[in-house]
Amino acid sequence: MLKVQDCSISNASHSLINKLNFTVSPGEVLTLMGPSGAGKSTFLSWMIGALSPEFSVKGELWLNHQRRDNLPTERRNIGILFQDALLFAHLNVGQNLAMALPASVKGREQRQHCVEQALENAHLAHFSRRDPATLSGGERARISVLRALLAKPEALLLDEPFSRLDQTLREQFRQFVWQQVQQQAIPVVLVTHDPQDIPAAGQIINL
Ligand SMILES: Nc1ncnc2c1ncn2[C@@H]1O[C@H](COP(=O)(O)OP(=O)(O)OP(=O)(O)O)[C@@H](O)[C@H]1O
Repeated sequence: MLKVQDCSISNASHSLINKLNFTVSPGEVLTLMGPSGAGKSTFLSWMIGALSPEFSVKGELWLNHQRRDNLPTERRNIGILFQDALLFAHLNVGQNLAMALPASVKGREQRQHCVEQALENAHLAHFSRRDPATLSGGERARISVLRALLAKPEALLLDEPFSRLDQTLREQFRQFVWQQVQQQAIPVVLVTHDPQDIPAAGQIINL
């Protein structure tokens, strides 16, 4: 369960977010919409602990009954995915995925097994040894989702992850993401400008 309590964010000149409150259940997707500059990405930065010092903030972030907003980024255990699917260019797909595995998965063989399993579950096993530069945009995007989820985040934030894909790919990729998220049963916060990105069930907040 992800909970944001009375979050307000402002900079020197004006207030961006004013007393935002919501709760997202495991497997549920909350969609944040609003005009450009409303503060959607800034709010996600706060959630992951990467808010620029220009901003002042009030409010609490709770995840699975633990307060997280006072923890450093690496201890919050929140994954984030941007529209630019960033993979390490000097590593192949399998190695990119292995990088994301938590330290609790020990031993080379077990780590390799986890990566292969994830690729197989997503019907992407044939990409394991490919160089990311040789993947299409849609393929790279799917690998990036797998990588974000392999880290076993307790919540996932998506910042316009579909916006660079064409209509057909967009639809396929949305389905892929929602399936993956359902499997891991984690709360998701999605930022988008496109109403078609919003899953059938779930809350919508307009900033
Ligand atoms: N590091 C920063 N320093 C100063 N101002 C910033 C910084 N980051 C963002 N801002 C400002 O904060 C406001 C909110 O930006 P933000 O990117 O959160 O908006 P958004 O709702 O995500 O917009 P979009 O839909 O266009 O992506 C904007 O006016 C932006 O210029």
